[in-house]
Amino acid sequence: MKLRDTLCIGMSLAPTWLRDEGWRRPDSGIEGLFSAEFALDIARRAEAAHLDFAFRPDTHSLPVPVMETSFGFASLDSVLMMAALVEGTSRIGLVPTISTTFGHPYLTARQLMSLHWMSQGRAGCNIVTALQGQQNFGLTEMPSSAERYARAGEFVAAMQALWQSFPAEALRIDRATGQFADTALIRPADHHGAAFDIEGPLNIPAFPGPHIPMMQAGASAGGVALAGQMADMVFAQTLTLQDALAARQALSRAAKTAGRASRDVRLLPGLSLYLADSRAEARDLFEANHARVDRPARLARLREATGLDLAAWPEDRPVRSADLPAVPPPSRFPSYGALLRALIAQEDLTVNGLLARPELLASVHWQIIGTVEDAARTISHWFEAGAIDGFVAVPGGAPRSMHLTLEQLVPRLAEAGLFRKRYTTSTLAEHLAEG
Ligand SMILES: Cc1cc2nc3c(=O)[nH]c(=O)nc-3n(C[C@H](O)[C@H](O)[C@H](O)COP(=O)(O)O)c2cc1C
Repeated sequence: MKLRDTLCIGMSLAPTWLRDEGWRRPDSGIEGLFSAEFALDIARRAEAAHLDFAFRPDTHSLPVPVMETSFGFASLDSVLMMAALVEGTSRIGLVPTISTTFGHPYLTARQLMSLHWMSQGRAGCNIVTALQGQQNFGLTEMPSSAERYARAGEFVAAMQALWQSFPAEALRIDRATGQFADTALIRPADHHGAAFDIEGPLNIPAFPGPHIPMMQAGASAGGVALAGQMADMVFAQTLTLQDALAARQALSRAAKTAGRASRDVRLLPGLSLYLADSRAEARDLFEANHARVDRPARLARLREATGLDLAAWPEDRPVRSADLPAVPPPSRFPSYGALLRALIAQEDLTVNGLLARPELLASVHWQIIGTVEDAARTISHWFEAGAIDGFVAVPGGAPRSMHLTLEQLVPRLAEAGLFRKRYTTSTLAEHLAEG
């Protein structure tokens, strides 16, 4: 059963619609990728659709080989990007990504509270523990998942303590008496933990309005437990409805364990949308965008995800469940393997048929390839089933797919009563509370 009446929708500012071959299109605007205007254009479009927030995933390393063919992890710093959107937007939430493994709570608490003041209550924060980048921060290897999540929990607690150390009420600004701040209310943060020793107080007062909503991205038990304690939103990877239902249930359990209500933590999977006027066009767009993923690369993907090596098989030989290894290979993303195994079990596919399936080229996210109507129907189905509380749009293929998402799909969801038709509030926490 769904936990809320309306969807919460965020827009990724990572230009996923320019990934793979998308940037090579004449209308891609790729030359502007590292400009503020590029992000502002998307954020304005997202605000015109009344979205809850604009969001930027972010990393602190550059895997170089992928740069040969696309922009990979090269991007503007996400906090600075959000600051650049403050002036050109007025309602939409602004959610940068912070690595708790590489960052420091004092600097982050200050940056986020600055963004919150500058945007008058629109800041949010996506917490990640990161998967790579240790070489840039004096570490020989990535800390274990348990270590990263212990530090993440402490990081968030330290930020909260810092935000409370200089409360909004301490600001007096009383011209008559000459009192600028009531210093009795400004206290040390006094955070002393395993990872951080921070005295405080923070050198910026808290914004006198709703809090800075937190998002979390990371799906292991440690990640889900942390989300249950502190997250207003979870950015998730759920490839199937079953994945999403399971993730939603795990999140509800984690929230309850932490003494919170299930609905306090919204599950927002990434949603990859290849949209066009017809299903055939959408499919063509998807295929064109993966034109350089050749047969050997497709075979390798299948092998890595399922353990099934079809390289020597005749093209028209049927592929059946019985051909799959009994034990799937170890994988960082097991649900992708499960998706492919289910596909093989459910459909009568030959080797060539399987290699041509979009699922084989799947993004790491829930994926819809079709018309605006198809997307609206599927989203509504997942929402009514209680599997999701909303989604983060990561459109694919071409700028038009992004435009259709914001200019047609979201209004259609609003028409169906599943999303707001206009903003009635102007801070991120209030937008979230509306649902
Ligand atoms: C949906 C999703 C989005 C993520 N986005 C980022 C990101 O923007 N930057 C980053 O450094 N790590 C990102 N991560 C990686 C997580 O921070 C985390 O390190 C990783 O998922 C391993 O933790 P886990 O085992 O709890 O999933 C993301 C993970 C997920 C599931």
